[in-house]
Formats: sequence, structure tokens, C-alpha cells
Amino acid sequence: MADQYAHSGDNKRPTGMPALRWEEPPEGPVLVLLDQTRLPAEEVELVCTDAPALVEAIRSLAVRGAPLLGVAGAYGVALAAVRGYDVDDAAAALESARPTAVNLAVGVRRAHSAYRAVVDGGGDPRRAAGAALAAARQLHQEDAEASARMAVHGLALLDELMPGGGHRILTHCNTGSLVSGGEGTAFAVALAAHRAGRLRRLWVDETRPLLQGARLTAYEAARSGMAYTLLTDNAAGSLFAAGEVDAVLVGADRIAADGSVANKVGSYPLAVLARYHHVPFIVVAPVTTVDPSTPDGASIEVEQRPGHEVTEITAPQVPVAGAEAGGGIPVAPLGTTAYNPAFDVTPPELVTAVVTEEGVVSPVTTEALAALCARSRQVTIS
Ligand SMILES: CSC[C@@H](O)[C@@H](O)C(=O)COP(=O)(O)O
Repeated sequence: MADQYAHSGDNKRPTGMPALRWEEPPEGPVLVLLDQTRLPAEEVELVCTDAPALVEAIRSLAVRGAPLLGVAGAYGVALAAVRGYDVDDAAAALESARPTAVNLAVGVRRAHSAYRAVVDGGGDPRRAAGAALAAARQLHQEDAEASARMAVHGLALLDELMPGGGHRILTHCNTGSLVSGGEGTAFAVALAAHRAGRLRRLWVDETRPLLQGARLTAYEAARSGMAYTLLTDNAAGSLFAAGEVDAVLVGADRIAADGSVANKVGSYPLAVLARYHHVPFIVVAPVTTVDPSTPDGASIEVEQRPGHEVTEITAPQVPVAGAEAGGGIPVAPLGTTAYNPAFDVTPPELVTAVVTEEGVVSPVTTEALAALCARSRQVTIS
């Protein structure tokens, strides 16, 4: 079940509200999410008391973005465990809530394994629930730390590629503190450049159809005080042609073993544009987004979203009564079908570098990614 906490609708006020937090009120533990479908108009929190509510929040994109999906999934398993629900069922439902971001499965499995290790060893369910919660908290903390380290590596790479500073960076979708326990992935690098006085402008793709760029990245950019400009996705070509882009920075939902990168639909065309215009295309993602068990781009399952997200304009926080399927304003003739993949896949040869918390991979090869994963596992184990 999910309840709502409403906050002031003043969208000029820096919120400071975390994208997600665990709370333990007297009625029982809950997972509190900042409902991203309502931003930037209002800050409303969704309070999840069970895994089905969290599954629904994940599907509706109230909580979204690869790293945060992992953290949310882990807390979802803990929630089922501490509230005495069937943990195996909850884990299965959470893991399959969205297919593309591998971090979701990684987070769910981590908390689930911690739970199962205690139960299978004959431990009592309360101790097992404590283990699942500890695993979720640890993942949350690790994600924040990874974010900070990606920002350091990413800024160093920008400075190496463009020693003069004054970076004009184009980004797509939303990759800031709304997707992370820290300051995010690609956006965290732009933020680091801004704080170092080396960001001239952040170009923000609006990111049709659900406008994660316009609604969320512009919101985070405004809060940070950086110079930013919003553009429609199809204006990017003219921006490159005008020589206004020094680098593209995006996140990732899954990086296959061969270096193919699944990210928000519209990333691949940017990579093609970047290559044509000799601009670096840089992917920023934690090591948990690299999935050695997915061999190549063709093996990545790309989520298909409902057509009404395309055939209607929906300001998600303002439902329009009486409109067709999605509750938005129709912009296409009734009955129009739509192609609406949530992600696309960029082949490794178009990716200049992958920036992770463990360092930068460039060129992006199967061998270099495998070495990165091996190094990361050693760091985690030691
Ligand atoms: C650090 S976030 C990387 C990706 O998760 C992000 O770019 C993205 O594509 C998010 O898609 P969304 O559908 O909003 O969850």
C-alpha cells in the first residue's frame, strides 16, 4: 500500500528532500519515496508499506533511474521481510518490475541473498529481515560513495579532453540526486565541473516522451545554480552543427559485456551525432551497471512503454479528466499506435569512455570492462 505526504508546492524552493528514505514510525517501517511524477510542480512523498506498492511506484516512474532502482529494490525486499510478507514473492515481483536497468535486479538479489543466507542457515526471520535491511542500507551508502568517486574521475576526464575548461556539456534524461543516494552519475560530473568553475553551460535534452530532462534535470540544474538551457531532443543536431557542444554526458541502465550501453531512448542518436561532430560521448555509471552476463547489445531487453505516453501530452502531475488512456491531452488521432521504447542501445565503438567509481574505461572493450569488474569485486571483498 502507498500513502501520500504532500509538501509545499513552491517549486522555487530547493527541496533537499532525498529521493528515497527508510523510516520506522510506530505503525511499522516504511519506504518513503519522493514522487518524481509530480516534480517539478509539487513535492509529494509516497509512503510504501509493502512491496506491491513499490512495484507500482517503479512501474509508474515515481522512483526511477538505474542506481536508485537498485537501492529501492533492496529496501523493498527488506520491507517485505520486516513486515512479515512472503519475501521470495516480493523479490521476484520487484526484480521484474522493469527489465532494462540491471541495477534493480542487482539490488533486489543482494538484499534477498542476505535474507536467505540467514533463513537457510536456520536463523529466525527477524534476524533475516535485519540482514536484508543492513544489505539495503549498505548498498545505499555504497551508491552515494560511488557517485562522489564518479564525479572526481569524470571531471578529471573532462579536463584531460578539454584542458581549457569552459565545458559545454549536453546531457539526456535525468542522472542527478533523484537517481542516487548521492549526487548521481552524469549529472554529478557536470555538478563537479560547475563547482570547479569549469562548466560554461549544461544543455538539457527535454527527453520525450516523459520529459525527465525538462521536469527533473532542469529542476536539479536550477537548484544547483549552474547555467543551463533546455532544448527539444530534435534540436540537438543543430546545436552540434553550431559547434556548441564540447561533450555529451549520459548515464546507463545496463552496459553489456561488449560495452554496448542501454540508456534512455535518444542516447544513441546523440552518440551518432557526437561521432560525426568529433565530440566525446561519455557514459557515467557505477560498476553495478556493467552486466557481464549480458554478452552484447542485442541481448539487452529494452522496456516497451504504453503508446499513450506518445499519443498524449501528459503533465504527469496534472491529470486531465476525461482524456483517453493515459489521462493526458491527445495530440494524435484517436486509435493511433505508437512505438515507445524506453531505452536504446549505443554500440561500444560510439562510446568514448565509460566513467565508473573504479576509474575510466577507454577505449571501451570487453577485456577492459571485464578487468574493471574483476578489480571492483576485489575491492568489495577486501
Ligand atoms: C543514472 S541514471 C541512468 C539511467 O537510468 C537514466 O539515464 C535513464 O535512462 C532513466 O530512465 P527512466 O526511464 O527515467 O528510469
